[in-house]
Amino acid sequence: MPDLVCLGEALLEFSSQQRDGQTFYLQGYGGDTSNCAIAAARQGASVGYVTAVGDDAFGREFLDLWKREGVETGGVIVDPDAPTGIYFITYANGEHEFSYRRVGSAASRMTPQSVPLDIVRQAKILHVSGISQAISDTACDAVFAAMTAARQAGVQVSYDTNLRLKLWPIERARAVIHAGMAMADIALPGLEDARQLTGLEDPDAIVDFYLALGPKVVALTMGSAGTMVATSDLRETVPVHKVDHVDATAAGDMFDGAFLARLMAGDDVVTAVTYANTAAALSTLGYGAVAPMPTAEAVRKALAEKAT
Ligand SMILES: Nc1ncnc2c1ncn2[C@@H]1O[C@H](COP(=O)(O)OP(=O)(O)O)[C@@H](O)[C@H]1O
Ligand SMILES: O=C(O)C(=O)C[C@H](O)[C@H](O)COP(=O)(O)O
Repeated sequence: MPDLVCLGEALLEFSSQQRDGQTFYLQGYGGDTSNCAIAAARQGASVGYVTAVGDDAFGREFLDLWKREGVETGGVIVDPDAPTGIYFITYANGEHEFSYRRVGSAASRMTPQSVPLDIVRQAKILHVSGISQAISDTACDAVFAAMTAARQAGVQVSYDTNLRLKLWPIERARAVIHAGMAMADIALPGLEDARQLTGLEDPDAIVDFYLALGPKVVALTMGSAGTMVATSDLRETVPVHKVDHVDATAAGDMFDGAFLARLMAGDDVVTAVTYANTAAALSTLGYGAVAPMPTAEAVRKALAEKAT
């Protein structure tokens, strides 16, 4: 049984590329919790994914991908009556934008009854996100059921805000994400998400807010400003690993996967954040979510180069 279980939706990815005055779409793989699972597996962690995919070519591609990446798929349902979701990435002024085709997808049809709670109960960490809860009411309930089962079994819960206002209104997002965060041991908010969710501007105030909800560790990712990590008796801002980034899609998911992998391997939180910042920076050097994610070897090499 895997140590890290991620729960959510995988999306086939089409990333817009301009060449010779024409637009092409580079096919890749996305979906925040699938990204996190692959990111952690590339760091050597024992990982499984819980989701549903369609009985279609894209669902089969994901099953092949997870197999290649060493992500266990015992918790993946193949739904004959619904498709695998897809999304497009377009770029403007150095920013990326996501456009989804996922309403009615197989993953959005997950329910509390369909989630394999036995896999969750035997993990060390369950990782979920705001997106896992935004895709449908039944998926939202499925995530709450998985978090409840994890807590009852002594499994740590990790929660990334990943606020996507194309999927739900801010009022509902705030209520659900903060209910989820209150069930989490490890809180992984992004700064812009947290500003919208809490109404607070200052990173220290945001970290205080999330610690007060209950998590024992808060890692607030702040893009190029690095990561503020805090527990009840420590607070530190770890700077980014400087790179000439190309596309920051899934930098947050890479951070999550690497951070959780290193915590499970026994690192202290600051060492784990230093590693995860480097892994996340390296993942911005190519287009799309999964393809540019570094292996543990590449992260170690970059950390060693910085140290000399
Ligand atoms: N331009 C960048 N250069 C180097 N590292 C980056 C850059 N953007 C993001 N990162 C790394 O990725 C992590 C997550 O990025 P962030 O943008 O905060 O997450 P999210 O994608 O969830 O919004 C950051 O904490 C940082 O370590
Ligand atoms: O938006 C969604 O629903 C997706 O899952 C598509 C993307 O793969 C992730 O959103 C990337 O997540 P970040 O690490 O925050 O950049």
